[in-house]
Amino acid sequence: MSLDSLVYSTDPRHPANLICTLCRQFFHNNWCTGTGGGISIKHPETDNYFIAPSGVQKELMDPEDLFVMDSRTQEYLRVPNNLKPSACTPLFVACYQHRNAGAVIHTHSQNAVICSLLFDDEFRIANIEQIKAIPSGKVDSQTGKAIPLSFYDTLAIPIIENMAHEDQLIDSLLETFEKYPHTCAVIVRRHGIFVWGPTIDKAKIFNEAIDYLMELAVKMHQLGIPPDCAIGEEKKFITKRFE
Ligand SMILES: CSCCC(=O)C(=O)COP(=O)(O)O
Ligand SMILES: [Zn+2]
Repeated sequence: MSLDSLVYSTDPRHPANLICTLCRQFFHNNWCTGTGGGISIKHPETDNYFIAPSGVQKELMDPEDLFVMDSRTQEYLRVPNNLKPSACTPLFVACYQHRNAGAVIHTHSQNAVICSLLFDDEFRIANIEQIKAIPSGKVDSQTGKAIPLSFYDTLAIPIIENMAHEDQLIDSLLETFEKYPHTCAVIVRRHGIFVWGPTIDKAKIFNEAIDYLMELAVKMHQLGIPPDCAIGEEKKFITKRFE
């Protein structure tokens, strides 16, 4: 089966083109290297899921390498020759179905992996300007727009344990959806992170902001400053360390 018209488009914002472009960018951020990580996008008009193949260098993919899944039947509408769909497909589909995601980003960011070693059940960071890029889960009743976290809030991202195979993460992911209904990300210990959003643009912003915050948390930890410490408290930790 091969329906090439589903993946060939001159529009750079077509999901098949965007996945390839962003995977190249993410390779250069060290987020998707050595075949690890990936991106899935739901077509905003057809609702079809665009999914990368498994075990390929994601930065070298072409649109013709992509799988296309019907969101209603979960049957593949397009299967490229000699390729298997990403092992993360059940996790991407869970984000679409249970979180109403429009796109899902999976990276093997070293910042996520280190944070998963520093924190127990959740990654926490507070009172940092970049937190304002992350949604709070609340919606403005007048505008209908998502309300972001405030500078004074604490961002908490759940951490689940890694398993031998990606599809074995599904139960923990579904449990996390129940426990953290407003989270837009889940860290997988010693593995990486999944980040989703209502659109690929939002998911990209959330992923970049969270990665910045995880990198900052690692540096704060190295200085002895708890990343979720209250404003002004950090001085005590720095003084203790250098006195
Ligand atoms: C060395 S990558 C191991 C699998 C993984 O964690 C991943 O993100 C990529 O899986 P895929 O099946 O999409 O290649
Ligand atoms: Zn992975």
